[in-house]
Amino acid sequence: MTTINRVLIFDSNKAELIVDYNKDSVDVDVHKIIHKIPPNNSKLSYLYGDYLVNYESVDGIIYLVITHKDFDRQKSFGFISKLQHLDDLSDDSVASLLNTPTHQLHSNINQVKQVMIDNVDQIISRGDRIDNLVDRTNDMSSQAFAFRKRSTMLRRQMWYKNKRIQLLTGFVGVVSGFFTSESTLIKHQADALFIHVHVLWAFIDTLLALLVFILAPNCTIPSFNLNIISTYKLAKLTGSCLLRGSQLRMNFITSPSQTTPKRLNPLRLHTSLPTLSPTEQGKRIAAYAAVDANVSLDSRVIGIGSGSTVPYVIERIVQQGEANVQRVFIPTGFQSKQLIVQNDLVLGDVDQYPAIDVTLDGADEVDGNLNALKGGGACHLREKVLAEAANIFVIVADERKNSKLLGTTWTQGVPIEVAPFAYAKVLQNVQKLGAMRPTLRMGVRKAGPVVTDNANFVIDAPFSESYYRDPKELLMRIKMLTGVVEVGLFCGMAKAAYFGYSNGSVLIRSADGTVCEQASTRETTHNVYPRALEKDRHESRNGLQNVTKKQGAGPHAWGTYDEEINHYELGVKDTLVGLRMRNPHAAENSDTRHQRRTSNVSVEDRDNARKERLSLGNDITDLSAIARSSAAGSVNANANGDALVDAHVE
Ligand SMILES: O=C(CO)[C@H](O)[C@H](O)COP(=O)(O)O
Repeated sequence: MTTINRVLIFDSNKAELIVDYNKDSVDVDVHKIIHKIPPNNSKLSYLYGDYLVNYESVDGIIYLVITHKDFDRQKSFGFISKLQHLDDLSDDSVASLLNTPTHQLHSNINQVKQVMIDNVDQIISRGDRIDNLVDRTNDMSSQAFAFRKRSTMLRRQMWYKNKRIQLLTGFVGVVSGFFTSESTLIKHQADALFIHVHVLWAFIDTLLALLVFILAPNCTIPSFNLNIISTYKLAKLTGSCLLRGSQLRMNFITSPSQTTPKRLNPLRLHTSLPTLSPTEQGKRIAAYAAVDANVSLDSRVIGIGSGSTVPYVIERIVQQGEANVQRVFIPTGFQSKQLIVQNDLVLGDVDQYPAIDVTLDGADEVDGNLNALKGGGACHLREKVLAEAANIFVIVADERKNSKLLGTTWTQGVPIEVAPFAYAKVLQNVQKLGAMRPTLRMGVRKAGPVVTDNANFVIDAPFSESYYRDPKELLMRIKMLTGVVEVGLFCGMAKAAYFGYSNGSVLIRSADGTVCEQASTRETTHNVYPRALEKDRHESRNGLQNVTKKQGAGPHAWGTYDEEINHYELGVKDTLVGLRMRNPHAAENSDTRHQRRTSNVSVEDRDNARKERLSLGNDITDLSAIARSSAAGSVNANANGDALVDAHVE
């Protein structure tokens, strides 16, 4: 508020208002104020509402200046003194005095002065902050500089790293190209194409990286990098192909001319896998023998059981290569489903395929009549459905499961799957039936009972020896209990049980009562690398005789040619056992009951058979040809008199 609002001049001698300038702008009862002013000379300011009434009384003339209450009083009185010098006391002269440029100038200067004072105050109060701002700006610019420097270094480091990865990828690509150049090692043609395209790509990329590395290490170029997914896929494919390649070399009779489906080498069983414990080896060889004998290339719908032996079953099946493309696999539970999916096999379910060609499953114990206790893994409901649905049901286990009487080694009892709400009643009833302290199976690292894949509970009901003498009767009695869903007693279901022994042999019990022992096949170079053997026999690289026995440690035992033939024959003998298992009548010219088989084949027949067999070479795809050629050789082949094959009926 910087203006004078109203100006009055009153002559108290005459009681006359001489000037009342700008009378309407301020509503103040001036007469009331004038009457209060004493008659003597005086000078005072009154506060009247929002207004300040400044007056000076000089010799009966009262000068009043009304301003806003915030207006500077000094200015008002300065203006009053100017009024006193006016010659003409009138509204116009007061107005012109108010509007003189000097007065305006003063007023403007005062305004500017005030603004400057305000600004200076503000600047002083912000002084600190401005200093801070300047400091911070300096900091930021130095940080930005350091950041730019660091990011440049990082970019360079990343670039070098990238180039190193490219070099490595290129190297892997070239190596993979070398190993996978034979399409027999690759599962699908699409994979082969993928690998070859990427090998080429990686190679070009490597060259480019090298060039840039040498010529312009500080510049980055538009990259032909394999992206991360491609690199990963390439590495995975390469890895699996390398792995498959080595497995194939180990397990297949490979031949450039051989077309799919591949035939597993029946002469070769893995008996010396150093990483496996004896029990695991037993499981593996049992699984391999069972697959070899029961999963033919025609088997299209295959049931996969549960337990620790089953992964080896899958392993062997996977080795059958492209035969699996045509197949569908039915799981008995979560574990087997995982195995099927993880091995890229086609998954089905028993409701789609109620007729299964062959089901292979583990067991907790198997008696002399092929009755089995199952359900240690709580999968026995599905296992039984798949066993029943299968044309051939085969049990695969290690030697510990081979028993005369159930309940001997598996003492935790008969696994019984029950409806959850009925478990207490079944526990009572199964006890009444004769079970000794039946228990509800509890989860490990889970509070509460085991819940099966079918959302049921499991009761383990141990019985005394007498009950296991008639497992079928026991099965029927338990099954009759209300609330029981399935019983882990598999009676009269298996066609054969394969027990793998830690010494590398496989004992095969069949439903027809025959018991065969498939002896450990000796691991010879001839079995594993048949073509390498032929090559080495004829081409001595160091001039020494290749038939010299290898001394000291090492995976194979090079033998003399005769020894190799002997080993070969022993392998063929194993094949025969397998064949006989498939067709018990095929080699039944000898009714052997606890007897060593004897030969009625002449020496000449045997030599002819041997020649024929050797002429088959190693690309053995026709088992019947082997069988025909081996009939003679297989009997009496063991010149040392070792009991390698015994067939007897118990
Ligand atoms: O019946 C089973 C699961 O219900 C299994 O086949 C049985 O428990 C054998 O398992 P493993 O081979 O691990 O001993």
